[in-house]
Amino acid sequence: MIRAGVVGATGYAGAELVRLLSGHPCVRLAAVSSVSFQGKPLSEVYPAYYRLCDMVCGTQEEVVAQSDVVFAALPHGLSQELAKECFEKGRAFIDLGADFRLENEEDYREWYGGTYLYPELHEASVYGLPELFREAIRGKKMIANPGCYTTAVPLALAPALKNGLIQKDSILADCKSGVTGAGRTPTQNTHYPELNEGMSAYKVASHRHTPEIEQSLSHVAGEKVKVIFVPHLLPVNRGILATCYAKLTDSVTMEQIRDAYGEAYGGEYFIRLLPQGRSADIKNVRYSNFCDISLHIDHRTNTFIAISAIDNMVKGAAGQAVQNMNIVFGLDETTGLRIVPPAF
Ligand SMILES: NC(=O)C1=CN([C@@H]2O[C@H](COP(=O)(O)OP(=O)(O)OC[C@H]3O[C@@H](n4cnc5c(N)ncnc54)[C@H](OP(=O)(O)O)[C@@H]3O)[C@@H](O)[C@H]2O)C=CC1
Ligand SMILES: CC(=O)N[C@@H](CCC(=O)OP(=O)(O)O)C(=O)O
Repeated sequence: MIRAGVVGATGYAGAELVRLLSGHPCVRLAAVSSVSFQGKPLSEVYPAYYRLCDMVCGTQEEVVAQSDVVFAALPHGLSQELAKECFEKGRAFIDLGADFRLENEEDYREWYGGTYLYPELHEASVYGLPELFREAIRGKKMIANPGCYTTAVPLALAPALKNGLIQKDSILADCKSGVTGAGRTPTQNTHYPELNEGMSAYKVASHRHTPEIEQSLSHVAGEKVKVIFVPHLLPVNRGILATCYAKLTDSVTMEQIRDAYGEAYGGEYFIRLLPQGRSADIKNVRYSNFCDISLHIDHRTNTFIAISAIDNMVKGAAGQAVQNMNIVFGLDETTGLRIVPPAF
């Protein structure tokens, strides 16, 4: 059994990791940590885990000492020291935050205000979006796990971009996120009366996921790609809906598009290409690691529209992290993740 530990287990991403790891057939949840709830059982923080995970929250050091793989579910900026400790002790390390996601330190400085404390760790780490970069992940032990928008948008657009079916300078990603994406600490925007029955954009064309989305799409395209990215907060608990637009290159047909997506994703268990005429819906992927994608053309304006739906807590965080762990440990990628989403 793989001994897995979660640092930051009391946050939403950490708690979701605990849920998935507890049901994983090859994993024993070895230790969980928290600062605010140290000494308390996790089931006291999240009563849903009563009698299922009554493990007491310990320290970060205890997690590292007792685990073969350490998952970090900490706010941005707190993972680098922990990564170093894991690296030195030979632990696999999977970071759900952004500290290792950007390849260019200048981008990290600009968008997160931080620096790379240990450049050799950044060299050793790899961006963990398996459906696009699987071969690079194999054999690595330090994984930068992408977040929600940065999973949903590249998956929606990659095959069209790779096959030259869309104009690279015309990409627009209009995204909606469930409120768990903002984490457990309440803010005025996420306060029920202010959120409920409303919907608004935030960080319009200035969100720090922009360089990360561009990094993935540029790798796929083989040249620098820019996107206009506008996120919105949706008054639901879970889900990312990414509606992505781009101008088609000359005389591209839906058949060509479906061929390209079929070829790229036909063998991908977690990507469900929807039949023509259907539209991706966050309701149908809840609690699962699926990414549903629907494909559309607006013939009047020669525009391609790809819509992807994921559960931000699963394919956008904890599920993808477990998928990466499966790759690192040579397991079938779907182990512990063959979850059937509820029908309603
Ligand atoms: N929510 C989501 O949909 C997604 C989140 N992520 C990423 O996952 C990470 C965690 O996010 P999320 O779970 O939403 O955030 P939460 O705010 O819900 O949880 C944060 C966690 O970090 C711990 N923590 C906070 N400050 C410190 C500190 N100074 N030292 C040690 N531990 C600390 C908290 O523990 P305690 O207070 O108990 O000590 C808590 O367990 C972030 O990097 C986020 O960007 C990635 C993809 C999606
Ligand atoms: C609704 C909401 O606030 N969402 C978060 C993104 C959550 C996420 O995916 O976190 P990463 O930054 O780790 O990728 C945001 O917009 O910053």
